[in-house]
Amino acid sequence: MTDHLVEPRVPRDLSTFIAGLPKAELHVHHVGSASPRIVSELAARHPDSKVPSDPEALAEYFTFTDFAHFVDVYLSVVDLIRTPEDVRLLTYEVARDLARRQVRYAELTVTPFSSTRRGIDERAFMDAIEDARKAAEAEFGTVLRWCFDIPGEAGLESAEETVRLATDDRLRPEGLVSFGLGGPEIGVPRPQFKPYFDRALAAGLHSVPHAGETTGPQTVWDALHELRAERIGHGTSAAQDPKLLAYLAEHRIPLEVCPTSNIATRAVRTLDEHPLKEFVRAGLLVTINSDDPPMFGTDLNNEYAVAARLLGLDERGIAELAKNAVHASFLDEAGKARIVEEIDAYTAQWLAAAPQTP
Ligand SMILES: Nc1ncnc2c1ncn2[C@@H]1O[C@H](CCC(=O)c2cccc(C(=O)O)c2)[C@@H](O)[C@H]1O
Ligand SMILES: [Zn+2]
Repeated sequence: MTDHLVEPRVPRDLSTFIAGLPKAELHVHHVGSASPRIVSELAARHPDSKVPSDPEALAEYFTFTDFAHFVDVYLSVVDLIRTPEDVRLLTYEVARDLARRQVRYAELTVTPFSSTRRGIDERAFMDAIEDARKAAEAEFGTVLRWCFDIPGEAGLESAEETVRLATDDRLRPEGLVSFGLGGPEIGVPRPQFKPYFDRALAAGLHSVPHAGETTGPQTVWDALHELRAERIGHGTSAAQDPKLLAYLAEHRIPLEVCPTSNIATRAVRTLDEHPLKEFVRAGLLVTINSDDPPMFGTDLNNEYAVAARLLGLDERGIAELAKNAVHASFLDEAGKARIVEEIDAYTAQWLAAAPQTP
């Protein structure tokens, strides 16, 4: 187990409450969610890979010295996904893991460029993710939607390829709802991607770039003004700029906060220093997410437990966080109402059954 994971000091019964709470997840990566079982299975198929197939060694392998090291490890896992069958298996198993954590709806960030440039046929890639999405909804009841993101460090060639795949009616998958920008932020200024986001938004997609994860507030400003971000991935450094906090609060721009991710990639030193409290105090709409859960030795339930500890939340406060994610999602209104209703019913039932605290 990676050493950054501080077991949250949340009373067991809150963890039990969280485990059963219906949830929505908005910031979670497709390949980054590959479970150790899936990764070790794929690594065993490809002995040429530097990814260990032994689960113990894999946990060690998923320990990062900095963000660049994280990207390096991430890409070595991307290299394991070599056939449409690998894509389908990965996607279906990720959906199964989400369902196990009572995730009713998830917007999964997929980086098609990283797979098509490694030789997976683009049509077959789209068919694989869509087949898995429909199977998961039918078998687990988990609704998946896609965010296609540009791996920023791969430059404008990857931006062009990603927006083509996202807007070509012959290719774009039915489940695609949003368009993002991932990878390192250092040396990858956001404004250069404006033309590609303009094309994605013109095609009806929502803008959800990563920003302020490993660089300062300017990256978040650029994501808002140049890329017309409707939500911000991480936005961690917004806490350094009171004007930006006020802007995000006033315009109800949700932050996709991923606490353990920020520790694992060394974007934030310790959980107690995480700006989540500042965000809530400034009136921001925060959502809780796991980013790349197996890589960071966490899952969405643990992220809610971390948030509950940092914010001093009870069941009602945790349920409000879960509803924030539903409201900030791009699910249709009827779907949102259904999950909100489930959250309220579950919470009411839990509180009615809970021993009354003196
Ligand atoms: N917390 C995160 N913060 C940011 N990104 C995150 C996070 N978690 C996961 N990602 C993903 O990491 C990838 C990075 C891929 C990348 O940088 C790259 C660079 C050069 C070439 C290529 C290639 O494919 O040829 C890829 C992105 O796809 C992104 O979706
Ligand atoms: Zn991310």
